[in-house]
Amino acid sequence: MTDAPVSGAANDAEPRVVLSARGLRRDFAGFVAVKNVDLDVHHAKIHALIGPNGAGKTTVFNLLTKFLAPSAGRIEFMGRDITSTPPAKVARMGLVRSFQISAIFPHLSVLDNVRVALQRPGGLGYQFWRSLGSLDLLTPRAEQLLETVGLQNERHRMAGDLSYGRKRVLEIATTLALDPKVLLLDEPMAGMGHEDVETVADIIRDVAKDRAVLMVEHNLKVVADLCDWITVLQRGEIIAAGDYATVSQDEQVKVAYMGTAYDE
Ligand SMILES: Nc1ncnc2c1ncn2[C@@H]1O[C@H](COP(=O)(O)OP(=O)(O)OP(=O)(O)O)[C@@H](O)[C@H]1O
Repeated sequence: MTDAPVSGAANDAEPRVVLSARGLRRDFAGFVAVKNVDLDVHHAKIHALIGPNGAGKTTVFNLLTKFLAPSAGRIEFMGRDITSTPPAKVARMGLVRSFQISAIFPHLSVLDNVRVALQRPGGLGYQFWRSLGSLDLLTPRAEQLLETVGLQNERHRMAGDLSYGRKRVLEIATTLALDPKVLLLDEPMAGMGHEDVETVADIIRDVAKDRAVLMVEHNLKVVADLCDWITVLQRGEIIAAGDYATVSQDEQVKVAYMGTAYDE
C-alpha cells in the first residue's frame, strides 16, 4: 500500500506530511519482522498503528523513533532524511517519543517533573546543572502544560503518589515540554480505567490541534473515536490504511482480527 509521495510541491489544501517512511524493513537474525512499510503522518492529525499481536507495531514504532535501525528503507522528518539520525537528535528536532511512567521522578513534585523536563535538550533551556530552586523562570510554562493535561490542582503532590492514569498524564506533560512536532505514543491507554482513557483521549485530541500524533494502540474503541488515519499491520506488512470506517470494512482486516478483541 502506498500513500502520496514523500516530497513535492507544498499544497495548502493538502494536510502537510511531517513524518514519512518508505520501504521500511527490519530483520531479526533472518526473521523479517517488518517489510515494505510506507506511511505518512500528517500535521494536526492523529494516526494509529494497529494490528494483532506480533504484527510488527512496536518494531515500526521503534524504527520511526530511531531506537532500531532499519534493515532497508528511508525515513523523512519535516522533509529531511533521518534514516541514520540518532534518537536524541531526532528528539531535539521535534520527533518525540513518550517514555511512559519510567520517565517520571517519583520523589519530585508534579510541577518539578515538568520543570525538569523543560530543561532537557529541546526544552526551553538545557541547564541541568542548575538547582531546582533556580528553575523559577520555567514555572509559568510548566503550569501552562499542567493545565493542558488537567493536572494543575495536583502540581504540588509527589509524582510517585499519583494514580497510574495520572502518572501517564504527567508523562505526556513532560513529553509536551519538548514541544514536539510529532508526538509518538506507545499504547498511551494501556492499563487505564475507563475514566482515565477518556481524559487521555481528550488530551491527545487537544495536543493534536497543532502537532501530529502517531500512536500504537490496542483499544479499538479508542482508535475509532480518536484517530483520523489508521495503518493496519499483519505479519510485518501493511494490509490496510484509511479512516476507521474504511479499515473496519476491509476483508483482510476482518480476517486478521478474527477471534481477537476487534469486535469489542
Ligand atoms: N528484538 C527482537 N528479536 C527477535 N524478534 C523480534 C524482536 N523484536 C520483535 N521481534 C519479533 O518481530 C515480530 C513483531 O514484533 P512486534 O513486537 O513489533 O509486534 P507488535 O505488533 O508490537 O506485537 P504486540 O501487539 O504483541 O506488542 C514478532 O514476531 C516478534 O517476536
